Amino acid sequence: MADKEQPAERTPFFVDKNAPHNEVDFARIESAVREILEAVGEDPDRDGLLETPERVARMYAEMFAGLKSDPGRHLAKVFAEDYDEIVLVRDISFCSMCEHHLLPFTGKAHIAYLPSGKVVGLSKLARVVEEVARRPQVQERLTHTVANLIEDRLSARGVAVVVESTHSCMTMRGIRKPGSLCLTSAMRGAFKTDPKSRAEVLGLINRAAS
Ligand SMILES: Nc1nc2c(ncn2[C@@H]2O[C@H](COP(=O)(O)OP(=O)(O)OP(=O)(O)O)[C@@H](O)[C@H]2O)c(=O)[nH]1
Ligand SMILES: [Zn+2]
Repeated sequence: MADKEQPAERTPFFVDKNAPHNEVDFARIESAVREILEAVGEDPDRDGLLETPERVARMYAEMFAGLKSDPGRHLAKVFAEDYDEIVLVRDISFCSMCEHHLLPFTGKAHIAYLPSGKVVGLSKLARVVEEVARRPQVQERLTHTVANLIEDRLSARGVAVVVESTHSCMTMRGIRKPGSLCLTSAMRGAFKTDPKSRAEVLGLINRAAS
């Protein structure tokens, strides 16, 4: 006897398995997106929009992949090193989501720290930025969260984080000011208290690439 026909399985969503991944509720996002499309006067059943709710759900899973993770885990592995001058990684690109409008803000983060007997792998600084960015955010919180993590986990004598970014909610809607740039900084330890250290690190961050 032929097997009873099974209900068609849904195509599994593609999520980049290598990327940090937050378990979002795909079905709820899909139905909400469908609702929004209808509310703006669109027909969610027209050909071009049929897969849009799924796509948006996948996009949110990706954009909010850092929501529940601890970005500080990237700073757990350190190397003992007798180096106590500035370590700076400049121009770490990132893309985050403004929590007010759920529109992207994109830019660069510059991270410097003064080690105290231990250094961290350089890529880990970029991993921290990447993960803190993948949450509904404001730029100020992104900036000081990264600074606090580095200060705490590395026991750094000084930390400087400077973030520059363009907010889509200011460029494509509302006040509509393309080209406007938002700069934020968080200074900790010697970079906060010692004007010479602060001037030195800001000089390195602002130095034009050769
Ligand atoms: N401080 C801060 N503000 C942000 C950030 N991203 C977006 N905003 C601002 O959040 C504010 C939200 O203001 P509201 O008055 O509640 O919203 P709105 O009516 O859409 O504001 P407009 O953008 O002025 O049209 C806006 O001024 C945005 O520019 C951020 O990272 N930090
Ligand atoms: Zn916004």
